[in-house]
Amino acid sequence: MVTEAIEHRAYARVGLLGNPSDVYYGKTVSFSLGNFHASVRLDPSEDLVIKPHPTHDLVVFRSIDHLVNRLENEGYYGGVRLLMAICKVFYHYCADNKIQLKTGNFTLSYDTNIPRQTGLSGSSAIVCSALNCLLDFYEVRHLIKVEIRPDMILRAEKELGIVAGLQDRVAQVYGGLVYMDFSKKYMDDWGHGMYAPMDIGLLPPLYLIYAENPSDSGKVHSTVRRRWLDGDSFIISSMEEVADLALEGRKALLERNYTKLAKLMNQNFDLRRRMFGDDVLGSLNIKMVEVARSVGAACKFTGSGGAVIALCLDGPSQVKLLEDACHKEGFIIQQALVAPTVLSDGDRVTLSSQ
Ligand SMILES: Nc1ncnc2c1ncn2[C@@H]1O[C@H](COP(=O)(O)OP(=O)(O)O)[C@@H](O)[C@H]1O
Ligand SMILES: O=C(O)[C@H]1O[C@H](OP(=O)(O)O)[C@H](O)[C@@H](O)[C@@H]1O
Ligand SMILES: [Mg+2]
Repeated sequence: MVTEAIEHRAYARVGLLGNPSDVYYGKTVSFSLGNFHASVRLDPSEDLVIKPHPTHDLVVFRSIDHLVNRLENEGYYGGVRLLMAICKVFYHYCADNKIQLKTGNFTLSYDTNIPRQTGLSGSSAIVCSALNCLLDFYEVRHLIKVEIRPDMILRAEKELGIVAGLQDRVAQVYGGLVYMDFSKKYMDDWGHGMYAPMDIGLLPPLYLIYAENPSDSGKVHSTVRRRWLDGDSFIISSMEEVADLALEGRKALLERNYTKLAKLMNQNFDLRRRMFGDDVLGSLNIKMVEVARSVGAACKFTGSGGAVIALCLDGPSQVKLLEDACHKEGFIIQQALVAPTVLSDGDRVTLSSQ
């Protein structure tokens, strides 16, 4: 019986190559970004309580101006609905798989410093941390395979109507750098993709650039998804091209061929731009890529928009130019820190030997 508080953390993530093809049976290379994280705390308690965050779930305002401003900049939702949704998905998963849950209640609370809705996967970091708390509270970690967990996290968000893919959740469940293949065959046969952790030492120095520009990734994805579902051949073939970039990128990383990596990153953004169009991507997001490219850096979105990742092949002098260019435009820039794998021995025993 767990009587002590449990706390788990999940990091932001960077889609380095291949995103958003993960939403379309594609492939990606993604890594866990140590610069930012969300954390969830579970305290055993009399009642089951989901605690609103004092700032992210604000319901008390100074004035109507404050309320409207807040909604316009940050939207209607905070993390409470995410915590509720993962509890529901977890409960159903356990019931469907005959995993007995002991009785006892808990209070869930969360915190996050992941810039909100910037394509850094702030939403799934909260859900992933909560899932880890539930696994430990109910002592079922050994019964729920690591490979299945990203799908549980995704299902919690789908429950809320958030259009998203698996790459964020895989990077957050595994930590470190992961090559992912979501081919239909794997998804149909196993119910999950093929996830291959890679050595984080293969990554060159990378730079994260972002703006205070919240955008709802669900909105960004909806039109392209509709066209893909309708069999639009341009979207289907472009998405395949995007997926292939991850396959080539994995090879480039293994060979430490960063010139090739830079080329692939640029192609990734160019393909996204062709498919989604400038209106959907947003002028500020495009500007971030253009600013990085103006100093010769390779650049692409980390997720659906709000943040970009850049590679400076020419070294420190180019990084300096990049920093200056970003500061001039009011963009925030920092070196990307890679958070290593978070899998414990208890997690590893559940991994299938594929
Ligand atoms: N920093 C945050 N704090 C609280 N809730 C958040 C935060 N970021 C995202 N969310 C929740 O996740 C939902 C979807 O966010 P999304 O557009 O996917 O952003 P992200 O790219 O950060 O994952 C939001 O509507 C909100 O409910
Ligand atoms: O468009 C993308 O690259 C990603 O968008 C979503 O991530 P987000 O951090 O919310 O922008 C989505 O969940 C991912 O699967 C996509 O690859
Ligand atoms: Mg998200």
